[in-house]
Amino acid sequence: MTQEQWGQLKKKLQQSVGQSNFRNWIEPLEFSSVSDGVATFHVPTTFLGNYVSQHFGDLILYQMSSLVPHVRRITFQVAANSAARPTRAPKNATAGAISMQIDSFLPAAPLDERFSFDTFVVGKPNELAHAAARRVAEGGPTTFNPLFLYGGVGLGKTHLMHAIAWELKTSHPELNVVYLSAEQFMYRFVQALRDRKMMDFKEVFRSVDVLMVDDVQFIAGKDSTQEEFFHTFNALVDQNRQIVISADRAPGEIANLEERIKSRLQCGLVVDLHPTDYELRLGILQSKVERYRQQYPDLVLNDGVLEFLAHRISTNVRALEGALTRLFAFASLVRQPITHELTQDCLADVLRASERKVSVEEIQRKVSDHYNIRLSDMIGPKRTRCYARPRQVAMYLCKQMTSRSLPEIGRRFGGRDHTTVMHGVKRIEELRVQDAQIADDLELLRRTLEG
Ligand SMILES: Nc1ncnc2c1ncn2[C@@H]1O[C@H](COP(=O)(O)OP(=O)(O)OP(=O)(O)O)[C@@H](O)[C@H]1O
Repeated sequence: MTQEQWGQLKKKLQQSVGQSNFRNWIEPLEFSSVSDGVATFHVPTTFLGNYVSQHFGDLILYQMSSLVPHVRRITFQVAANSAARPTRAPKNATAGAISMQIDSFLPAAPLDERFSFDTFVVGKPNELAHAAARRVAEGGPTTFNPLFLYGGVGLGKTHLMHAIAWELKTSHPELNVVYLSAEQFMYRFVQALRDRKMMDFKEVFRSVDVLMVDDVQFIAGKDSTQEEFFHTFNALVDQNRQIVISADRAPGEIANLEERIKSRLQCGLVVDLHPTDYELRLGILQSKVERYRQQYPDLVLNDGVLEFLAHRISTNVRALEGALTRLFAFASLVRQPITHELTQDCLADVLRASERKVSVEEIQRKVSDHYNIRLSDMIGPKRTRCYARPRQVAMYLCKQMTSRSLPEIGRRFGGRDHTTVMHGVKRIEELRVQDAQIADDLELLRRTLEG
């Protein structure tokens, strides 16, 4: 921050705190420098530093962050021979080499540079969530409020939220975009209560243009945090400010969340990130490899390795990334090409852990229960829709969740041909996009099977 920017900031602060507070507390501050995200001010006395930090620290930091986004903390130092002007406040500490450091809070959490739209790979399971996130990131008039993103662990919710924030910060730097986790929201709230700074808290949160709260399921069962969240939410929606929320499940499924919050959360657009499919996993791996190639330019990656990983590690994207990072690091250490054998050696534990615990029989049983048909009818020859559809769902899940080949799956479905299985799997892939009921059934079944 330059002295000129500090001058601008002082004008803003003057409006916020009033003339008399400004003269007593802000004017005596002398801006020194910003280094590593810490802005340092010289103050004439410890008392003044303490007072400003307690009463105006959040406000200063908050307003400063719109001018200098990387500032995350402010400190007040009583330096020897400080040139800071004396204040009318009591001087109960002498100026000297006393240095104090008081952290103030900034509501926003830092954003991960890697989580941008450029690095987000789009596939069928996440295309709707991605499109909705893109729309919000355009920053135009709010069309749906809130945008509620939900999905299982490691499927890209946080990545998409950060991507929205980055995009908005670049294309609309004037907007005040705040991203934080629900846990941080609670922490700030409790801190404000404790320090009797609720007015600051309310002012800060109610003046944001775009509020993004990650993992909102965290506030379930935390009554006063929910209450405050509800008021913040309403105040922002009433002013047409955009809200983006994420959670690990749909609003209606979050236990111990007040009904009025659930219904508020549902009144915008609710989209889910489906578990990754093979194509998306492969796409993600390929895009990560492109980036790794810069880091490890000499490494040789054999054909088929990525396909193998995309087939075998079908859990969340985080696990997939972890496996790939380990593989590249290992291969570069031992200076060997990444072959199928090396992959199996290096990732033996991951591969064993992801070895399908789900069996074809278990899938067949769960799916017949779900659709209320007999297991014998699922495997048997009947071809009416009420049996054929559950059968195709079961075939699809077997393909997705087990390492069985199409002919093997066919054999376990009453000796059917592999082309029948292939047709069934394709049909469900199409229906999953067109038919919300099928998509929900698949999600529910998958979750039950994964236990
Ligand atoms: N479609 C994708 N393209 C590229 N990377 C992805 C994609 N989906 C997820 N990732 C990566 O997977 C990792 C986990 O994603 P993220 O943290 O966004 O998951 P999450 O849904 O928020 O999970 P959690 O519920 O654990 O918070 C991140 O490194 C992210 O970049």
